[in-house]
Amino acid sequence: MQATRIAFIGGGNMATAIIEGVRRNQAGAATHAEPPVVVVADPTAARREALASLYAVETAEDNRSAIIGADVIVLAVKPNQIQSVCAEIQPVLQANQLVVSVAAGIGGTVLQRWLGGHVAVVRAMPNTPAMVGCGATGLYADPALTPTQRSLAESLLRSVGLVVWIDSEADMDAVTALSGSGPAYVFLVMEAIESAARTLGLSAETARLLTLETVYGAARLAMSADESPAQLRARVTSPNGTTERGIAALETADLRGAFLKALTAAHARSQELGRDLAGEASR
Ligand SMILES: NC(=O)C1=CN([C@@H]2O[C@H](COP(=O)(O)OP(=O)(O)OC[C@H]3O[C@@H](n4cnc5c(N)ncnc54)[C@H](O)[C@@H]3O)[C@@H](O)[C@H]2O)C=CC1
Ligand SMILES: O=C(O)[C@@H]1CCC=N1
Repeated sequence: MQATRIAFIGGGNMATAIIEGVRRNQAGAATHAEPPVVVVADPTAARREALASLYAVETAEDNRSAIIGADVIVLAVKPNQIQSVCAEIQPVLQANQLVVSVAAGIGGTVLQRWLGGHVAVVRAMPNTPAMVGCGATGLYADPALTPTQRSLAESLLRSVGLVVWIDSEADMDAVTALSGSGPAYVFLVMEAIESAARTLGLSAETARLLTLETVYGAARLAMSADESPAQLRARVTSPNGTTERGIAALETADLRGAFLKALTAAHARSQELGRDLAGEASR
């Protein structure tokens, strides 16, 4: 069977995370299936050179030539560049080519229109832990897509982590606020814990190592245990112990309220990006 050919338009942070995840998955694969051929188009020569040397990808300066013969085309440029990229590739796009957009906010119908009525469009909201095979991706597709097209998008993103199909496209803004942006919230929490530990006198190295392992260990335990995070938290929290005091301080500081504000703000920004870039009338 012929290898799947995947063209990335834009070779920045998100494309790199997916490509690294795809290559890791391929290296660990037990089957002898043909590894996908990856081509990346990016106007920045340094990006193209870095990706070619790290991941053995083909590169192109020009978006149109990059998509020739591709089974899947991943639009991985900033949301405000998507329309011009669509206009550029639309004349050479073939009906059987699947377009996967990872852009925040931009709706599937708008993408189809920008691509000259191209039907085979899937919206994906992945995240950067795809790089280590631990991505979390929400996928949305027009009901007109065939099962084969849906499964092609799913298999690409599943090769770099968890995939969840989203039934209502409006929910993609919430997915963006949760798992798209989510790694950044967790990194901020890690920065805050590490910095507080240093204030308490731990060395930089000790604070860093213990923070990393604590977050990793808690996530692994939460994923493997039959209990909810609240139950697992209770197991750490001895009556009148240290954790009880720490948790009380976080509740007093309204950590829950802070996360509600964070996700609500990110959700609103995703909606706003869609409105601003597509135009209110077209949604
Ligand atoms: N960074 C993240 O964690 C996530 C990003 N996304 C989405 O991924 C998309 C890309 O975001 P990042 O990778 O973070 O941005 P980035 O700025 O790191 O990458 C964008 C790349 O596109 C290239 N580019 C610019 N104009 C181009 C053009 N006309 N044709 C081809 N390539 C062009 C740039 O040189 C750059 O390398 C955005 O739409 C964003 O909403 C989605 C989920 C998570
Ligand atoms: O911040 C952003 O707009 C992108 C989309 C989700 C994560 N990063």
